[in-house]
Order: sequence, then C-alpha cells, then structure tokens
Amino acid sequence: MSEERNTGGRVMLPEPTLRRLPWYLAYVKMLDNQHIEYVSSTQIAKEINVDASQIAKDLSFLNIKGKTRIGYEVHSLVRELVDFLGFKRKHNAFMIGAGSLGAALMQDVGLSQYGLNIVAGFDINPELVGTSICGIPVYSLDELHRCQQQFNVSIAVLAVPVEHAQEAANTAIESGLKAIWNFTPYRIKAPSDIVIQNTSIYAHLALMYYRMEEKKYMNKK
Ligand SMILES: NC(=O)c1ccc[n+]([C@@H]2O[C@H](COP(=O)([O-])OP(=O)(O)OC[C@H]3O[C@@H](n4cnc5c(N)ncnc54)[C@H](O)[C@@H]3O)[C@@H](O)[C@H]2O)c1
Repeated sequence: MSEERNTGGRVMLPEPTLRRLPWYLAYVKMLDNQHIEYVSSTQIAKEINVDASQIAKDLSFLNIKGKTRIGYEVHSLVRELVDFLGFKRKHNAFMIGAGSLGAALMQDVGLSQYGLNIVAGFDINPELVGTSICGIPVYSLDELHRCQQQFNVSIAVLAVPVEHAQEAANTAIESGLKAIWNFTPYRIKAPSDIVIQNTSIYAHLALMYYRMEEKKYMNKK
C-alpha cells in the first residue's frame, strides 16, 4: 500500500518526502541557473546523497515523471516543486517577539523567497513598540487581535523568551492565527486544528559537534 494519503483531493505526502523535496529544489534551481535542460534521478542522487529510486518515488507523488534515458526537464521540475511546496504563494505572518532573533528574521530577505512575508512585529518592550525593523512596524502585543483582523494573517513566528512562549502562543491563537513557527525551546500546547512547527538551529549544532567528535575518534583509530 502507498504511504501517501489522499484527503479531500489534496495529496498528503509522507513527512520524509516533504523534507527531501526542498533539497531537490535547491539543486535543480542551481542547474536551472546554469541553463542545464535535463537531469536524471541518478545525477540528483549523487549530489544530495539520496537513493535514485527514492528520488523517483518522491517525485512520482507529485506526478512528476522523468523521460527514459533523458531524465527530468529541469525548468519544469523547478516550477512544479516551487508550486507544490507553497513557496510561490505569499503567506503573511506576524513576528511575535522582535528581539535579537525576531529582528534578524524580520531583516532576512530570504524568507520571502520561500513565501513568508512578515507584515508586522509584536513586542511588550515599550522601547521597541512604535519602531520599525526594515520597514516592518512593531506593535504592542495588545494590538495583535486588531491587526489580525486588518491583515488577515494566519502564521505567527514565535521568538519570545521561553517563559513567555505559551502565553504569547495563546494570544496568537485567540486572535485567530492558525499556525505557529515556534523558535522557542518550549513545547507549545495548542488545540488540534493549530499547526505548530518547532525549529531550532541549536539542535543541528549539537549534531555537528557530535559528528566532529565521532570523526576525531575514527581518525585516531
Ligand atoms: N530556534 C532557534 O534556533 C533559536 C535561536 C535563537 C533564539 N531562540 C529562542 O528565541 C527566543 C528569543 O530569543 P532572543 O535571543 O531573540 O531573545 P531577546 O530577549 O533578544 O528577544 C525576545 C523579545 O521578546 C519580547 N517579549 C517578551 N515577552 C513577550 C511577549 N509575551 N509577547 C511579545 N514579545 C515578548 C522581549 O521584549 C524581546 O524583545 C528565545 O526563546 C530563544 O531561546 C531560538
């Protein structure tokens, strides 16, 4: 039986496939910039260290099929991946907590290439409220509900101190936001219709340190 789920006409992919698709996209985008027309799953496999048959399977979930002996048409592969991953649609978001990390995310031009458009920031620090970061206004958290109605935003990017994470998430949910991209280390509790995506750059750092130690140990042997 296929791992793929089909709910209401929208194909739901297995999570590992969803995690791999942006890697394929990054690679084929590079080929597209070099005006390369076709790429095989074997070539992609060599570059990103995923089995060629797995790549073909992942892409077949999206109904993308390569041509025998030629492979995939690079330009249309880029287009279909961008479309599928939702990077082409604009998703308006609120930044909750405009401190060190929040401000950095508000300044990051790369996010918009992935469809995320931060339209306002919210903070409780009176020194930040009323300012703007890269042209994005910072409001008091009390104004979140009013702004949600004005901008019709569904995503909150959460970068408040850990001890305020749940309370800030509650405010976002009560104001009608439907998804929280959570950068705090706190595991947010939320109703089942709310999407919570936890992200940590630190988790990958620990993995890197671990691998460095592992390599040191292997080289000593
Ligand atoms: N996931 C990651 O990779 C990653 C990386 C860096 C930081 N973090 C986390 O992000 C969070 C913020 O870190 P930082 O370094 O930017 O801290 P910071 O202190 O510089 O910024 C936090 C901001 O949140 C504001 N704030 C506090 N309570 C609030 C509330 N209830 N509503 C709205 N704003 C509120 C503060 O006034 C401050 O401006 C922390 O939880 C930290 O652990 C995660």
